[in-house]
Amino acid sequence: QEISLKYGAERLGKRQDADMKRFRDNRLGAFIHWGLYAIPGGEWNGEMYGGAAEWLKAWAKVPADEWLKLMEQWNPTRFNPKAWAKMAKKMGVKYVKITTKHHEGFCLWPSKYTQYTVAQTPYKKDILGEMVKAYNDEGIDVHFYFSVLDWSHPDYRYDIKSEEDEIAFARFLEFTDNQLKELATRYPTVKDFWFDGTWDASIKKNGWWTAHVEQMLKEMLPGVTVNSRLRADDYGKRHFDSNGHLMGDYESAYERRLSDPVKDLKVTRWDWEACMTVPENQWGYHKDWSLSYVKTPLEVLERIVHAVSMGGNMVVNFGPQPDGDFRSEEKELADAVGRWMSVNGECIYGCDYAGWDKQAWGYYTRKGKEVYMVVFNSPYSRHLVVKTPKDVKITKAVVLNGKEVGVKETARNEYNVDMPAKDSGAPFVIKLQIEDNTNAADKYR
Ligand SMILES: C[C@@H]1N[C@@H](c2cn(-c3ccccc3)nn2)[C@H](O)[C@@H]1O
Repeated sequence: QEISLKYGAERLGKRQDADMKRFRDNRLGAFIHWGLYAIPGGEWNGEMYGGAAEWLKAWAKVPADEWLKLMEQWNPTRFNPKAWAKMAKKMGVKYVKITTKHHEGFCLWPSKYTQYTVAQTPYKKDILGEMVKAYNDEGIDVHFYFSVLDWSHPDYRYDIKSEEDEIAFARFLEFTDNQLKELATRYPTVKDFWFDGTWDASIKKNGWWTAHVEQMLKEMLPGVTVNSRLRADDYGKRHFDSNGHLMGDYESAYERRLSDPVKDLKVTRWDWEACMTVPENQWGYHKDWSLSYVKTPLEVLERIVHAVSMGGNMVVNFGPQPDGDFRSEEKELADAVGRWMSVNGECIYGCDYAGWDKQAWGYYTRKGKEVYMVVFNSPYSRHLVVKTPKDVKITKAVVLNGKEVGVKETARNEYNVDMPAKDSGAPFVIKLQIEDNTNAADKYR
């Protein structure tokens, strides 16, 4: 029995309009975490902090006014938005999520509602506007990351414990509304708002406001998507409302983690987007990547495929240097992923969960009547075991960018698919043509 909610999910089930289909079919995105935190890069007063670089203000306990003095040094002389967009294009990402404002409160656009923006730095220009144009000119969609939590604003409250808190936080919510309207007005090609910094009690006690923000943005920008992390319902329940229904347009809880493709398939029932860092936990630029494990391009690739195989998107993070260039590891990563995508991208873009039992050799993705086998672990047997659902037969198997391979039925709904003759030394993709008679059976039952 469902309870009545004023600020719960606005819709049941997946959105099927063209804008959401585009969001879903894009599948692969990049995050850009760029802000004042890039300047110290994890080091403060000669001490190196291993925690996330964009949280250095917190780790080093730096007062807001001292932290914001970093604005005097913000002058990315090597920032070249066209080069950034070309790098994203070559990587094969279809969208880029940009931190318009992170928890520190520094805005990459010349906001009228605060003094802590690029306009008040030596750089002066509208960095966000330059990025939006450059990415859009390359046919790449732009999504906005926006942190509700704002360490620079005197009216922010972690909780509401007094009348004074109420009044201050009401001012803060109005300030936030104004900034969001400003972003939607100045950059109308934005396709998505990805909210962060919404875990505090103050927001959970104002679920109405989160519903209002979703509604406001959708009225201003018809078709825009909004992540579940923005949302809290009448009772402060986040992401999924008190009736268990997903709020926003896609679940955004998979930050640096993914659900198990054998044991936890629930996410295949709704839209979701994961995001990941290349080091263990660095979103903003950190000077010293030796402090934690750094994923190889293959490990990044596997996470991208893992997400798509379960019906989700993956956003790979980049933390640009304070000078506006990227570190070599990130340039090499973009290049490696791009090379693989240029050959195998059809198993990612527009693909979804196949609904077949996962096998040890890798992951399935599906697009209509085509099922892709994305092989990360080639077996010594040189046979790739495939178990198909009842009434589904495999009629053909072709290696992407390669030749047809043999398929042998070994039992009911079980096949051995041959390995490609030549070993490319990298994960490869086999495209299966299938005969799916599932609904036919239903017809005669
Ligand atoms: C997308 C990522 N989300 C931000 C974040 C939030 N948190 C966090 C960690 C513990 C409790 C509450 C929030 N850790 N990182 C990171 O700074 C980055 O922006």
